Amino acid sequence: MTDKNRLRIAVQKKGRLSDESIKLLKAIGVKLSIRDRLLIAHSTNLPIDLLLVRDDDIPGLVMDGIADLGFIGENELEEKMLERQASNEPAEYKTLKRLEYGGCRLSIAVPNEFDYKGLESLNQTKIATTYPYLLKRFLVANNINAQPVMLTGSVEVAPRAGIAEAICDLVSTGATLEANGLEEATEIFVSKAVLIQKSEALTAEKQKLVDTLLPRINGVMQAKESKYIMLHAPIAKLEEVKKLLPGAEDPTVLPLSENSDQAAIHVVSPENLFWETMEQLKALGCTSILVMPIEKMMG
Ligand SMILES: Nc1ncnc2c1ncn2[C@@H]1O[C@H](COP(=O)(O)OP(=O)(O)OP(=O)(O)O)[C@@H](O)[C@H]1O
Ligand SMILES: O=P(O)(O)OC[C@H]1O[C@H](OP(=O)(O)OP(=O)(O)O)[C@H](O)[C@@H]1O
Ligand SMILES: [Mg+2]
Repeated sequence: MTDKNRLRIAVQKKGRLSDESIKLLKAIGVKLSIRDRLLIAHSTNLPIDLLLVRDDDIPGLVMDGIADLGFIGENELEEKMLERQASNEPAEYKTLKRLEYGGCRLSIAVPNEFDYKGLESLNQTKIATTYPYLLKRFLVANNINAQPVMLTGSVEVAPRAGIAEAICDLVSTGATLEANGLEEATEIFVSKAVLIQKSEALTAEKQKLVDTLLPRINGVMQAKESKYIMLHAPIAKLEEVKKLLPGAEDPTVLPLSENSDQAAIHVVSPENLFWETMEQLKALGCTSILVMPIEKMMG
């Protein structure tokens, strides 16, 4: 049972977005008790319930106000929006945050032996896809007369099965295309995971909870990029050392009790320190160069 007063978050039950979405929820302090095969998971420390569903259902659940929030790929979200707009169904939602996982692109691909010479080559073809609305929008915008063929799975085998001449599917590394003897012809949509909220106002308590969670997501994302850097540097080279440290206009410089020629430098860097930079620091006489991950950040 779900309680209407608990914030309901829709998350993909199993697939490319599940692990990262749940990892993010845990990182922002949501303790979860997830049991296999159950559709609902309760948080044990916050008034939050997870709806564990197929990703295709998440945009609709949020647009219909059944879920308050949802973690979803922009590709699914945009496809559902176009589908609903076509049938005049409600398609409203708010994007709270674009996330750093689920990165992929929706591309049209053709068999290696297809004589692809540009978009015109797609005229009079059938294109198999799970994303007919995104594909149709692209074809219309580019004045291509091709016919989308809807398949919910195994899109990559459609050309070999004689179902279509080309496909339109998600690509990340390109390994799936390669394994199926296909080549990317053109990219039509670039996607990442996003956190969305229903458009209708939440109760004051739920909104307050969302307003607490969102800065925590920002904190986790910011921390992931950042590093805590510590090193010992020759005092005579301090200015040169500072120039090599990313974003370190004003690092903490501490004297060393045993060595008056050197100082300890501590700095939170907004980006990672490359091996090349560490080598340059070493060449300047720096020692004990440490680059450490940061778990959380605030302020
Ligand atoms: N190779 C990939 N790399 C990164 N992200 C991806 C990749 N493939 C898909 N995604 C993103 O993850 C989402 C879910 O992909 P997945 O393959 O798990 O979906 P699915 O098979 O439709 O799962 P479900 O059973 O929930 O319907 C996609 O809609 C897309 O946003
Ligand atoms: O370019 P690549 O890195 O090969 O990734 C692309 C593949 O990843 C996704 O499928 P997934 O592996 O999630 O399996 P599914 O199709 O069974 O959902 C997507 O549907 C592609 O088939
Ligand atoms: Mg799906």
